[in-house]
Amino acid sequence: MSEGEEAVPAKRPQFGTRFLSNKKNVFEHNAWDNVVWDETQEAEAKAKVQVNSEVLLTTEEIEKLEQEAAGQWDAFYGIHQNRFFKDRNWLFTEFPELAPHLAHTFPQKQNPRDAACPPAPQSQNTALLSDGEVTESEKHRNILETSIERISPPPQSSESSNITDRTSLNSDPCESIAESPHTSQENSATDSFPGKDATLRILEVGCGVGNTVFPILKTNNKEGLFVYCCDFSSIAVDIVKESPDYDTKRCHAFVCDLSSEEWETPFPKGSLDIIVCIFVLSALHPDKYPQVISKMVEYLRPGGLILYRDYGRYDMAQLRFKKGRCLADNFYMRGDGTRCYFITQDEVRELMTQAGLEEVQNLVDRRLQVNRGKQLTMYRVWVQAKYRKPAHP
Ligand SMILES: C[S@@+](CC[C@H](N)C(=O)[O-])C[C@H]1O[C@@H](n2cnc3c(N)ncnc32)[C@H](O)[C@@H]1O
Repeated sequence: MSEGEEAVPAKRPQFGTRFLSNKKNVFEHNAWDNVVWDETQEAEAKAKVQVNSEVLLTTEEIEKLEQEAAGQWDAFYGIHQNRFFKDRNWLFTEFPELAPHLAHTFPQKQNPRDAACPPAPQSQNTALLSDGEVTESEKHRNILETSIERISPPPQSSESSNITDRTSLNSDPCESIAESPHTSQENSATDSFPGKDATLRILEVGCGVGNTVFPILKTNNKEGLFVYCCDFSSIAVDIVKESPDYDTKRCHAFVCDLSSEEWETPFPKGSLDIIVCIFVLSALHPDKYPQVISKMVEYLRPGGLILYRDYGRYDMAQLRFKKGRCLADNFYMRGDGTRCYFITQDEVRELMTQAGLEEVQNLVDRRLQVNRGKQLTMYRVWVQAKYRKPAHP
């Protein structure tokens, strides 16, 4: 690609539009969007969770897991290197804010109320499994928990969507991000820092080996972009830095434990436009969430955004845990010693708004994945959200 040319991504097919209206057709496609759960399915999920939460790990075991959390992830990346997670190429469909100038090239469902700037997506947020991004991890983790079970699909309601999108009329994410008013606290930082001259500063927290960071750098090739990323696994951060795609003129990776009271960062407080938090909070003890979110808020500039996606309550992965793996309500230990919390929309809303953020989007994404060869069905649940730091405190 010659200089000045934009990295216009190949158009992804539109997702979120494949609805199962007749359950007899379930094996006709690999996945169905916005699947509606009926009361029986919900009750069965609750019952499974009740059973797998009956036996809790001991306080000592729970404490040990907390102490060894970074070590477990180091061990994980020591084994898998960068071969485990796939690049999250769906990012721009879900979060066009990451490359605002290209937003028009990604399939977005047009919200009739929104005009010029592409709206936050409502129900196309289901490209994930088509990328196989979580599938790989779960092949490893969940197969350890149990073998795949057959679940008969529930009767489908005629409603096409169970997703709640609270994108508000006057809270267009593109608007706030396009004009990046880097001000106040940031200007008071006298020292130079990597990315100081950038016009769009993005931090990914819990970046792993860069499956989110590198797609951002590849897709958004605007000059003003600078991407920071951190993880508490130093092995993961080293892998990011050793990648041929790691360019210190555009990117800076560093080690940071999100649950620590102070973060050591290469940028000042109040300087970030966007913080990406994807499948990360779930790895921490839920008691830590308020502290982590308030830290993120400190580093965002006024008007800056948190982009969030994580495992939702009663996701297949939660239902598959066996007894004896539970640390606390909806919080489990995987076979490799890493942990996973399954959150609800309301919990996300409560946490983010308590931290003083404004809701831009908060939706639950239910998807039915199908293994046609083995005639298996798998119900996935994710929560996706966008929250903004008020422009005027
Ligand atoms: C499921 S991976 C997701 C990686 C990445 N966000 C992505 O989308 O590919 C979760 C990551 O969170 C990191 N992590 C977990 N707890 C953390 C903490 N307290 N501080 C920093 N990173 C943490 C892990 O090391 C791991 O890399």
